[in-house]
Amino acid sequence: MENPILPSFNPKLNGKIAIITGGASGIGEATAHLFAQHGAQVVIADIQEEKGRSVAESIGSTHCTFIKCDVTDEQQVQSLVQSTVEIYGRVDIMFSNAGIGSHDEHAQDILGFNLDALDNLFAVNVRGSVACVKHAAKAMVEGGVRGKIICTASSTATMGVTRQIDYAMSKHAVLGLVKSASKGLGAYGIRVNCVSPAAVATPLLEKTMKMGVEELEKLFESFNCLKIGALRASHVADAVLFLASDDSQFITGHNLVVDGGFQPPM
Ligand SMILES: NC(=O)c1ccc[n+]([C@@H]2O[C@H](COP(=O)([O-])OP(=O)(O)OC[C@H]3O[C@@H](n4cnc5c(N)ncnc54)[C@H](O)[C@@H]3O)[C@@H](O)[C@H]2O)c1
Repeated sequence: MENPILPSFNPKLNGKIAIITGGASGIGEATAHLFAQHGAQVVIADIQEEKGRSVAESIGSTHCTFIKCDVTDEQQVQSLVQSTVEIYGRVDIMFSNAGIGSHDEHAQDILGFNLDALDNLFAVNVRGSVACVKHAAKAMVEGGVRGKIICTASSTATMGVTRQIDYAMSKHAVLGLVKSASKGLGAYGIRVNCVSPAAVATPLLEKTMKMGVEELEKLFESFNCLKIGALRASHVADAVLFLASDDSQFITGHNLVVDGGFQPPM
């Protein structure tokens, strides 16, 4: 018998088909687990094949599959979306999350700016995001699906920085993409939003900052106004779930900042 006081678990994505790029690690991996717990069929798309397959296996083959995809290659993104439609019938949710940090050998301040490194970074963070939004939106429009598209921007998407300028610039572009795509896709009932996390101790940050998880969490926790511990990938996944579900039915073109009041010394 149902307990009238304790609410029963309410799956928010029952039967939804979701693609998660960069789902083999970090924020994407946490979101893949959460989406599957909420009843979605998840397609993890990533360049890390072994890791991606192992995450999909840990979720279970009935709820999750892996498709190798490099988001810098538009053809691969198109074929990722096509395969998803062929296998599952449609795409309801695109979480365009794959991303990389600044090249670790270059601080990427304005005087030492390495433009080749900027091109590489933009190929993933900007070009990759555009390809994912474009092809998911096309499939949604063609299938008459009132889909949800969520991108991962960053707290640096709205601030100037002294180092890793290329990364901050790429996330400003993701925000511009989200705001613009939401205008064009609103007519089809498709919502486009982004999450903007502050620092989360994932492999991306470990590589860029050359620090371990504990050290990173201790450092970044000290910059948060909210003193409840470190920001984790699961906190970001909760925000993505909100934007992917009907809990956010009238929200589009929005930048959902997940940062605990993060204020880094610039
Ligand atoms: N970790 C942070 O502090 C932080 C903060 C704000 C925003 N973000 C953003 O969150 C997103 C996820 O990053 P994360 O922190 O979970 O890092 P992560 O390194 O754990 O995960 C990123 C994933 O993207 C994949 N990827 C990289 N290039 C790809 C490509 N060309 N095609 C397909 N997949 C590719 C990687 O293989 C990896 O699995 C990124 O867009 C990142 O910029 C991270």
